[in-house]
Amino acid sequence: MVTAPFLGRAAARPIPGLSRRITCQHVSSNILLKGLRLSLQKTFGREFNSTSRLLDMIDLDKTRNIGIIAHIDAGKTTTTERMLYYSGFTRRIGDVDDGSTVTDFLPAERARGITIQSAAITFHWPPRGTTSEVDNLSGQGLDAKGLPRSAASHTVNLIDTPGHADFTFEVLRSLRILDGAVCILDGVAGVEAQTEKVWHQASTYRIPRIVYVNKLDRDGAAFGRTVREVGSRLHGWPAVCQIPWFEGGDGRFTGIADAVSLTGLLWNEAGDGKSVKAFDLAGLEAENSKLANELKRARVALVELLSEHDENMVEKFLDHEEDHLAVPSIDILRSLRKCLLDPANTIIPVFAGASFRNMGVQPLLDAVTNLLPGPIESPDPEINVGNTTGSLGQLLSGNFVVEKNTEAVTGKSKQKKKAATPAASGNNNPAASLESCSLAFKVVSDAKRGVLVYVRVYSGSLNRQSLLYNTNLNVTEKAPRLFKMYANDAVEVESISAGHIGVVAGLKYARTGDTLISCTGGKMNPPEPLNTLQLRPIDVPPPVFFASIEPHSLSEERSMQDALALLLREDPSLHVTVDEDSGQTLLSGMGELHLEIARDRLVKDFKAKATMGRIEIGYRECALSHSVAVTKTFDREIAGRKGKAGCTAVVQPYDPAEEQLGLPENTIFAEIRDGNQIVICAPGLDIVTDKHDREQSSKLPSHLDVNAFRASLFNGALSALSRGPQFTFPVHSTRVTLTCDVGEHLFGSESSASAISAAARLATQAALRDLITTSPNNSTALMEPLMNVIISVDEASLGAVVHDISSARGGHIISLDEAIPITTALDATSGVGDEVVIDVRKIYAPPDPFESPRIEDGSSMQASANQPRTITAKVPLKEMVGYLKHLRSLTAGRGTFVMHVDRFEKMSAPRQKAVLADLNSL
Ligand SMILES: Nc1nc2c(ncn2[C@@H]2O[C@H](COP(=O)(O)OP(=O)(O)OP(=O)(O)O)[C@@H](O)[C@H]2O)c(=O)[nH]1
Repeated sequence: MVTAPFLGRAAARPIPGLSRRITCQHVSSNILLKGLRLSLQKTFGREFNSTSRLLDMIDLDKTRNIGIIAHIDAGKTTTTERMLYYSGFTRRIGDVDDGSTVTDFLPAERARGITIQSAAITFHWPPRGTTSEVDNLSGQGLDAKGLPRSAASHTVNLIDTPGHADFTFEVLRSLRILDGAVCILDGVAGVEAQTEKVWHQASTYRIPRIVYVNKLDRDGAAFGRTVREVGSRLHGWPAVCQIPWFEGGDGRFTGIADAVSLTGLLWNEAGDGKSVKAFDLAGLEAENSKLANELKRARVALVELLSEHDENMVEKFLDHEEDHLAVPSIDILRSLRKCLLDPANTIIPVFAGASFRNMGVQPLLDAVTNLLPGPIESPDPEINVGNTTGSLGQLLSGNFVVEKNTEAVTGKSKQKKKAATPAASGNNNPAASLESCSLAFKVVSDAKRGVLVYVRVYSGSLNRQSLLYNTNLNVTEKAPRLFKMYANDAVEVESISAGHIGVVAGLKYARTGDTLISCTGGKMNPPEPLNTLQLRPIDVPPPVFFASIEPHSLSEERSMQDALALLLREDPSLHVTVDEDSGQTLLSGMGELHLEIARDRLVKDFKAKATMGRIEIGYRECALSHSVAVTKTFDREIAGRKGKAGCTAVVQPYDPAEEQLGLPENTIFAEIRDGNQIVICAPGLDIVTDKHDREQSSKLPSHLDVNAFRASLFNGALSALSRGPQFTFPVHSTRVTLTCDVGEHLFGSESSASAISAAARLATQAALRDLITTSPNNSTALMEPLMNVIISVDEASLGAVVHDISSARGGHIISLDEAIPITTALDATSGVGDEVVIDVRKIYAPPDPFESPRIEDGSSMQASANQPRTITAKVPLKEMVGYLKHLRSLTAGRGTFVMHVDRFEKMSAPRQKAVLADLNSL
């Protein structure tokens, strides 16, 4: 038995070569340096000639951009607080329950005990000063007693993501910038619906993940059952790296046994978790022979599993005379890592602990640095340039080809012409002038430092004072100050290099999700097509709840609008519209909690003197019949200048799910936006492409190019569609056809972009109103959000929940126990989305205390009343308001659910009548 302070020097053992494609030893050799340069060149698509850049890369090899993802309340914040404590960044352990945590630092978060904004924190593991560089260079391997700890301190940038379904978009935004993730499961609740959802979202970005089964100290905790659920619900083979140590086999949770290093770790229950007793296998046999035997079974299962996925492990196994226990720990770790980083990976390493009791967190941190990838090993990020999707690596290496969308003027079909960008031709590569490329993944308003924009730098180096071009907003702004964030403490830096996360302070426009690029030579505007570069763009789902916001007095209006603008920079899944008729400001969002938090941020944090009205469902209004063609001419002064333009509009029903309606003659543009199709026809327009690749027409006034002409008409229609003619809800499932005849509707220099836009708006509004005049009984109908609901319950409550959904809530049960549908587009070529069929009987999982005897065909699991069941249903959103409370009462507190908008569905006449009566009674 060894008693060692967990963070002590003695505990820090070297893992040579592990996760270290680049090590200090390498730097001493010129030959290796050359090899390394070539490998980096291949990965990053550019040359690394200077040794200082190479050293940057070495630093990157010891960087982990990691997220923590999980279901609400699984213990993310509690675990993060321990990570900060053990790594030396805090002197005491923060507590979620008394609101003293570091990561949940918004007052609203502290008050509710949940994580809302993903906080990005940097710390080092193992803590600096506790590792020995001499050990690192000595090339020793791990022995059977050794703890699997890297000898080199790593920089861990930790992104804590929210677990509530309303914040799924926030989770997605954070996921984009991660290289790896820890998925925390509640050992009592197992794999929950939200976990499945986020898990699959992480698959979209091919993020390697490890699982940490937390809360093993709680009554009813079932590690074995959770491991099987990892297999059946997350669709991977659980590689059990640790098993729980229960006192006397079924008593209190006191520690873990590590199947990689064959070590038992026993924590002192009363302590802060820094001191732990480590037992090698012989010591464990003497201390707890039952556990030692289970540990051996776990080790056999681990080696067997890895051998099925990694030929090297088969070799190691044969080298060690087919003795599973004799395979060195270091080889197991290498094999685990290799499998985890393989894009076709199906292995999920599983760890155990109880963060609240301070048990299991340090080995989890070791797993983070040992197994998860650094930025160099992450997949090349996806980008969009114009309409073309590709990867950043392709762009940097000059191999990106922009597809030019030269839509046929005939409107019959959409033709695409491939045009090589200058990027393809050596020296003219515009990417050569790219100094840095970053993604703003979070905007936070800080009381002391103002607005902070969190960025992940993907290429080059973001330097202080550089000019950042925002490709989403087309504005350039200076980056006055740069910081590295340590919880809510900040250290000012001169630059943030590729692969790292940092903060830019002092930006006025950048919003969450914007791409920021800087060019060499301090250029204000990047050359085309760089100015359209978008890193990992994501689709924002439609908002389904809204509430009015009223300032307390007219004089407060301005400050309320400023606060709203800031809120929208922080969270682009919120939308603000102004009702033209009533002048009311409406805020819409993803869920009730989403809007409540927005209100709290506005009123409590930004001190806006405003009141939010009742939160209501965002219905939609759709056209049921054709309007006549209505022509409107706008003829007024705009900002002191005469503006004149005309436009004709027709509206008609449109269902994107049905066979597409043909496009009329002279169509120059057609796009689906917010559930509507906008079609633009321009008879008489002759389009030619100039030498700068811009579309021009001699028939347009000289101040307008084709793009600006199209955009003006499109925006005019969009503005009119924000309000339906009968019920004032936004219009949906409707086609607007705008016709702007260049000979008839344009009036030379008077036809400014604003005048054309205003004409399109007026014409669309008039066509919508015409529906009511022409077909008073069949003009428009209300549509409601239909939700795809996934409910996790016990077998015992299944009947009651199914009955409640289908009878009381008018839902349709779609399936029982089917895998959660993957809602985000997966890269079909990556293989990540392929459904892996896992035979639960083949999964190794240690027996749970009080579990009925193991039956090899798994039938004991089927019989259990605690068996988790999944219900998938489609239910109108209105019926799901306040559902969590009801579900909890039906399931003795165990049921959970997630939902997302499936589509907007037209209501039946009686339902519409009931909903309208309900709305009118407000
Ligand atoms: N018994 C026990 N309770 C725990 C453990 N870890 C966390 N908890 C408790 O579980 C509750 C939720 O913990 P959090 O850390 O806030 O969970 P979270 O996943 O960050 O939750 P959100 O921020 O809302 O997504 C708190 O009451 C914690 O004290 C554990 O290991 N054992």
